Amino acid sequence: MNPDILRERQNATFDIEKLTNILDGGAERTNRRREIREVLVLNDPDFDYGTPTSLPTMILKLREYGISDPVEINWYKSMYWGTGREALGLHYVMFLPTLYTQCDSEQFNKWVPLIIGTYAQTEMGHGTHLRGLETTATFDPATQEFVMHSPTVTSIKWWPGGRNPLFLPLIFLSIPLSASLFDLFLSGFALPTCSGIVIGDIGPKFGFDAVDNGYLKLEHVRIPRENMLMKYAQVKPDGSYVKPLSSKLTYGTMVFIRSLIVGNAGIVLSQCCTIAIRYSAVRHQSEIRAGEAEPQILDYQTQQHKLFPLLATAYAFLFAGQYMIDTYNRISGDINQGDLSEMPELHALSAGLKAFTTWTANTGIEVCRMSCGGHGYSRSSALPDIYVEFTPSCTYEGENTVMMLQTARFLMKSYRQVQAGQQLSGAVSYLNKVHHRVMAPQAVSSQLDLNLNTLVDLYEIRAAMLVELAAQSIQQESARGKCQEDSWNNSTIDLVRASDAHCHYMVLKMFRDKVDQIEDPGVHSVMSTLAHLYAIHGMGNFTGDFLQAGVLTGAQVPSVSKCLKGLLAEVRPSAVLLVDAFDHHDKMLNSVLGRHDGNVYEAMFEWARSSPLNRTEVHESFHKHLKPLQAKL
Ligand SMILES: CCCCCCC/C=C/C(=O)SCCNC(=O)CCNC(=O)[C@H](O)C(C)(C)COP(=O)(O)OP(=O)(O)OC[C@H]1O[C@@H](n2cnc3c(N)ncnc32)[C@H](O)[C@@H]1OP(=O)(O)O
Ligand SMILES: Cc1cc2nc3c(=O)[nH]c(=O)nc-3n(C[C@H](O)[C@H](O)[C@H](O)COP(=O)(O)OP(=O)(O)OC[C@H]3O[C@@H](n4cnc5c(N)ncnc54)[C@H](O)[C@@H]3O)c2cc1C
Repeated sequence: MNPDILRERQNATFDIEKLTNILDGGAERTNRRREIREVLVLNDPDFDYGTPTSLPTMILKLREYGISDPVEINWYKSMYWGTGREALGLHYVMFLPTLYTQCDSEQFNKWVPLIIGTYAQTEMGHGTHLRGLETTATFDPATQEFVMHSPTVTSIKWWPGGRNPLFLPLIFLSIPLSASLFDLFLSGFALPTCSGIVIGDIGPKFGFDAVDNGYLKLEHVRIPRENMLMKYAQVKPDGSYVKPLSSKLTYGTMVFIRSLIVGNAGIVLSQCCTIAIRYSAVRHQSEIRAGEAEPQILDYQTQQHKLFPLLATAYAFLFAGQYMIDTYNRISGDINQGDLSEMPELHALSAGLKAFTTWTANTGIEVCRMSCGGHGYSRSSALPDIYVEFTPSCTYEGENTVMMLQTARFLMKSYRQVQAGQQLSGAVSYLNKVHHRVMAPQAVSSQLDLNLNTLVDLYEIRAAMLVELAAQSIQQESARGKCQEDSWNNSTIDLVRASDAHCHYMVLKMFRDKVDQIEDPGVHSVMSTLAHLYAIHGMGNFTGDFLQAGVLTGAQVPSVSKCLKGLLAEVRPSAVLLVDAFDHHDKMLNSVLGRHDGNVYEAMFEWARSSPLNRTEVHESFHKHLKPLQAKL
């Protein structure tokens, strides 16, 4: 083991295993995760880690091992595929959940065990604006069929992931907005057997290469009436349409995925922090004091300033992800029982946190890569691949700006309710104080009050102020004679800013609530330090907001920076231990820089030597191209 990394692991001030257990949701969950990883994947004789064997093998293995719990399937898949995306991802995270939530019982029993499918909602002309989708589904009572049709070039379904050329059961969204399971069994490669179907691949993308995203054009293709997913809405044999309790129930799968993405952003950021912080512990470069040995780059304050707030953010997002999934499960359970009362809040929270966490993680991955210098740019670091695979999450499942505006819609509605004298509950209850002017800035002492509860209060006041400013912008636009829609559009910068601040407050509050639940003194102490770092770093980035909210004075601004520096120094001794607690296996990280043993250089040389380009002393291209050319000169 590299001596630096060995030294970093001595004198731990907290029990790493207990922190890992907290991240997993308990010691039993940690043990089960490791059992799946060590026994069912890494030590499975059928499994050749270098090249995951095949999708069918993985599916058969999941059945062989009786793994059906979604979290355990995800553990198995993440070990099986490492940091890469796998082609069946869409089947598991969108196609199946849609069948689970939108099929009636007969359809569920008929389809769920049997098929693998994709999710074809987006069209060439519309991805965000679902009410603008053009694909039609026209019911023909004479034949009890829907006639599916792509009337325009912009209505061609574009992007369905996992468009396997062999068969293509897919969930289809069409007008009237309903989800109908559309079975397409295609023989050969993309040569449909049934007429009226044109499918293909949309071509090379920025990344996401394990998933073949396709296109699908339909020319009056008929599918049985029974293929409409009929849990919430039905078309009866006589053609009469039974409306759902809410038209938004069809959007349920997207809310589910957005809820998943919050925790996924934390996982990805934790992977990158593991790589960058372990590497920074073994990399020596330049000098701090002339004539002395080159220091570990982790001892540079700027390196700590790049990485430690991201480390705190990774923990914050992992806890936010736990909260989000718990909230999704609770509210979707109520929805299943016909209680839709909290559906708007679930939508607003999942939309906002999806945007907030993916934007932050997306930037954070690049900071981790650049903090590793040239070796961070090497594919051996895994950081370029992680970035390429993660960055579309800012676009898919709801483009981030649009998602932030959905949250803003809920915040404005809530603000108007408070103005009308209503008492709010839930995530926006802090807006009650705005109406009663309880939100007056706290008497801020000359020194920054570092109590975590106080910091949460300051973020609450900041969010409330920005919600009020956005509402006032809309009111001012209306007062200038603008219609409601233009008043909204002319305030969307303020609205996104208010949503961002609301999400920032929510994430810090969840982090503080999780820290409060930690009983082990050592773990509580180090997590409390990280939560403080997350809060103070945010105050440093958005100082203007806190000044504008009157909760920070100009005289206090220097103490924000001073406090930040102190917290960075406080985290330094535990940094490697804090990434060890994420418990990412080397084979899953697949990063020469992030190895648990820290033996980076030897591994990097081996990695380079294994390149096909180095299979011979002189590359064949010399003999094939250069040598003949030289002979002619
Ligand atoms: C973990 C890894 C996952 C990897 C997956 C990778 C593969 C990617 C797959 C995809 O990308 S699949 C396609 C994803 N596409 C989208 O997410 C589309 C985004 N667009 C929308 O969701 C909607 O168009 C919209 C932006 C929400 C707007 O919808 P609509 O125009 O119908 O509503 P509005 O007029 O804006 O609002 C009316 C009303 O409805 C409420 N509402 C909107 N959506 C929901 C919802 N999902 N649940 C509950 N309520 C919703 C909205 O708040 C308004 O309410 P009021 O304000 O009127 O009370
Ligand atoms: C890797 C990847 C995989 C995908 N997989 C699938 C899949 O399997 N199935 C599927 O159905 N789809 C899939 N998609 C499509 C994805 O869901 C859409 O790309 C996404 O919903 C964004 O919609 P759009 O492309 O129409 O962007 P647009 O909405 O056209 O966005 C373009 C710009 O317009 C802005 N904009 C749009 N509306 C508003 C508004 N109301 N207010 C302010 N600004 C606005 C956006 O902020 C953005 O800056 C995938 C996409 C990617 C990148």
